[in-house]
Amino acid sequence: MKNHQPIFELDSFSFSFDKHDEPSLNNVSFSLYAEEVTLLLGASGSGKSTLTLCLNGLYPEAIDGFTSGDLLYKGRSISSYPKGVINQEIGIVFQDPESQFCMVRVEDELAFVLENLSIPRSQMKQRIEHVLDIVGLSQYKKHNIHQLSGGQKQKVALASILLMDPQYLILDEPTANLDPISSIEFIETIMRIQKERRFGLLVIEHEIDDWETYAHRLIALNKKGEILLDSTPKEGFINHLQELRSNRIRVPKRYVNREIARPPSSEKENKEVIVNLKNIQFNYKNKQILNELSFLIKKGRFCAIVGENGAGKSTLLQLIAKLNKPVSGSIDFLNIPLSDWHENELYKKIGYVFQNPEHQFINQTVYDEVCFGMKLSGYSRVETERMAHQLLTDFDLLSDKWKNPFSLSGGQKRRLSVATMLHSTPDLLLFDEPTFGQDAYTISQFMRIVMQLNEKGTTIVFVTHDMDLVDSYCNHVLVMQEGNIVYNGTPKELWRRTELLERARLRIPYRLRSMNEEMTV
Ligand SMILES: Nc1ncnc2c1ncn2[C@@H]1O[C@H](COP(=O)(O)OP(=O)(O)OP(=O)(O)O)[C@@H](O)[C@H]1O
Ligand SMILES: Nc1ncnc2c1ncn2[C@@H]1O[C@H](COP(=O)(O)OP(=O)(O)OP(=O)(O)O)[C@@H](O)[C@H]1O
Repeated sequence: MKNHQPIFELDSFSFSFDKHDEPSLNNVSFSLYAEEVTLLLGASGSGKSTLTLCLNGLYPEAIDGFTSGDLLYKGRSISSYPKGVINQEIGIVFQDPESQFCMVRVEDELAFVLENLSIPRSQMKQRIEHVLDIVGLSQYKKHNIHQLSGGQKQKVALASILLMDPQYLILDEPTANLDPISSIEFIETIMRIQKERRFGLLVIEHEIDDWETYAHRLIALNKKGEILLDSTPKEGFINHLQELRSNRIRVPKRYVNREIARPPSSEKENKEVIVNLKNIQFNYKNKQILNELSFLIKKGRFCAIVGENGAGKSTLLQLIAKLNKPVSGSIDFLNIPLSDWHENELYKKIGYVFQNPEHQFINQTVYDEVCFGMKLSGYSRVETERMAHQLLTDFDLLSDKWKNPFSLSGGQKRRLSVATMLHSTPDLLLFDEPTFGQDAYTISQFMRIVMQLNEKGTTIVFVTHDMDLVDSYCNHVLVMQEGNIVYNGTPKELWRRTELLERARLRIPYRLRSMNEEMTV
């Protein structure tokens, strides 16, 4: 592969957002080739997304950034190309898919991609139907994109790049919001197409287990945005494992076998009920989203809500947090109907973290965002400062404390949105996918803090696609499918229900997969 001319050549390339800032990319030199599949790894905030935005020529112009060194595309400085050429030749799926949509409806968005490629109208319908079929969104063709679930939006973004015929494709955390089976299917589809069309592929992911076997190469960045490693995956994961891990990079679980699994915390059975839902129905316009749901969650539980994309998990969480009202049925919180709770009282007892962290930010700095809830809760200035310092340290955000929350990296935004909810010990904490896009260190910090709160009595309910987290931490799991609860019990029992797992597009955790593999060897 390396006999060919490189597609990209970076020579001592550096990038800073501000002249006075430390560079986000620091003296980086490497080349990327056609047909090659490269994994780009690095802790949250190490500069991975910044690099992708430089590779597609958006930075430095779009944000008045500063560069030094060279970045060449097919032997010429990338800045010398007209934007249209770059956009057609280099396909990119951004970390936040919402930021790349131009149209309102799914089929219009895909038609827009084809129009830019000058594809005749007569071919559009068939091509659009084909890609929607690949990503499993055929029945959402006429839907408003902004009313889709998080995972469905990501699938639209993926469908739009499958329509293109890029010479080089960059995927920034493409599977972060996908349910476990959609994630595997997506990886297999992309790799099949890459083999057919032979484009170069750069993949940024924190969870790389399912990509590893396809990759020819890995490039890792350290926290200073410098190259830490450039090698084959095998060489990197075998000979540089500790270096990667000490730089907070998640490595495939098979290299850290046995260290990851921790049995769920022993169940302190509490008879008191914190949340009780009876016959809940919820519709968007005329479409039924939740169908006659009934279940209860006991105090002190560590409970996960899991299930396929679009099953209704976020919608359910929003109803429990009183951010939406059911059409019929009742929800009691601490034995009082939710409708009788005054919002001020309720939000002292319930913390809620949105799926999209940006929906939560209301302050100008990271520091003010973290302090906001503490001030409302009446903490003294000294106490607020002490707690804010501790949370920013725990979540690796101390050096970013004076930044605007919107200028953080994807993982940093997610951590900030979670940190703002952790200053007190509320009765109930609701998190919508709290760990996606996080590196190894920040996941373990987050789980440590949440475990401590749980031990002090806080009930935890979180939506996740990460079955390893469910396996390691939860003592209660609800599985959703098409607006119904199809399982309500312990994770241990769930892992035995093979047929149900398949139907709900879930996967058993790595711990059990590796045991099964060992048994079949
Ligand atoms: N504002 C809205 N208007 C209309 N339909 C909506 C709206 N928000 C969500 N939906 C639909 O409701 C269904 C459930 O969405 P929800 O976000 O609860 O799913 P989810 O299980 O959290 O999915 P994911 O895992 O992809 O985040 C989906 O089919 C979605 O398209
Ligand atoms: N628009 C911006 N203005 C100022 N600083 C920024 C901006 N965007 C990103 N940064 C900073 O640049 C650094 C690198 O961010 P980047 O988004 O490239 O990280 P990343 O490796 O992709 O992280 P993650 O895994 O969390 O997505 C971070 O410290 C971030 O706070």
